[in-house]
Amino acid sequence: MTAMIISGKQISDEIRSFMIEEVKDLVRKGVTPGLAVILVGEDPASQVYVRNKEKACHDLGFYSEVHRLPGDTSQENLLALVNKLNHQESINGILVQLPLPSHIEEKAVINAIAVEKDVDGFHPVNVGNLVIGDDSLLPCTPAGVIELIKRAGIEISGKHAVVIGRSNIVGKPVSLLLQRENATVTMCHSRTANMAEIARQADILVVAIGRANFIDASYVKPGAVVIDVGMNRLDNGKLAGDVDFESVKEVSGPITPVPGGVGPMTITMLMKNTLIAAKRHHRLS
Ligand SMILES: Nc1nc2c(c(=O)[nH]1)N[C@@H](CN(C=O)c1ccc(C(=O)N[C@@H](CCC(=O)O)C(=O)O)cc1)CN2
Repeated sequence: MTAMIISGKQISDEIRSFMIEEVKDLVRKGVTPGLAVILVGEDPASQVYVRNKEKACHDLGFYSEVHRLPGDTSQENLLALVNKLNHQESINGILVQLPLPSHIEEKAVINAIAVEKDVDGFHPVNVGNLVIGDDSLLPCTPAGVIELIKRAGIEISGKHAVVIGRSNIVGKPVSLLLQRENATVTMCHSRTANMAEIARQADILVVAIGRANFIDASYVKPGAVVIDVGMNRLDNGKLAGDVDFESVKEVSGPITPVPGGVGPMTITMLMKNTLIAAKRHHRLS
């Protein structure tokens, strides 16, 4: 039997329509959530993501600013802009689109964003709060993964989750969030021996390794939930996940597609973080 497909697009639309009402309510109270996005250079994929963030702000009734800077912008000028936005009252969230050109130190820029405006959840203070389980702005893609699983009606508590990939922006935070939801978590990475054997023990398998179609049916226990965070652009221009969707869906339980799975949740969670930041700033939550 073919698996149930978890539609990130549909779940994302549901969350956004709920958010629209919340924003209207906030605006009536004199608060308009504001997001500033900074794009350095002309990476084509980044340009698309930034446009989609701008559109999401417009659709949800947020105030937005997009700062498009030339690829040779100095780190000093970028930091000066971040600092200005840190002090700008109309801005509740600041996002610097990644990747940055190689002459700019990503860490220095992330560290310069005010913790309470770090809607990417990448600042070390927000990361630390995530580790110790305190309230923080959660990184968008990992938060989107948890939201997808829950909204698909899947129980996380007590399940064995296997996360493949240990990146700072997906693998590590997603494993912490799964633990917070009371899953037992195993992490696998490029040096893991017997990865397929471990993956086959998962009730929930989250894959974020950046290798197109790498995970085939031999990695999946029949009926397991499969969440594909991979986004790989193939030579033919098509987008592929890390999971070989066609073969895996024949054995798995609920599974996310690429595109249309985790991707759309990333921007929706960014909007949610901006809303949270605005409410906190105005002491409305
Ligand atoms: N500062 C950040 N930079 C980057 C992040 C991030 O979370 N913060 N994540 C990615 C890019 N990204 C958002 O910025 C992002 C990627 C993909 C999608 C998405 O909706 N994908 C669609 C397919 C879109 C396509 O055809 O290319 C899908 O999967 O259905 C949204 C946001 C790196 N940089």
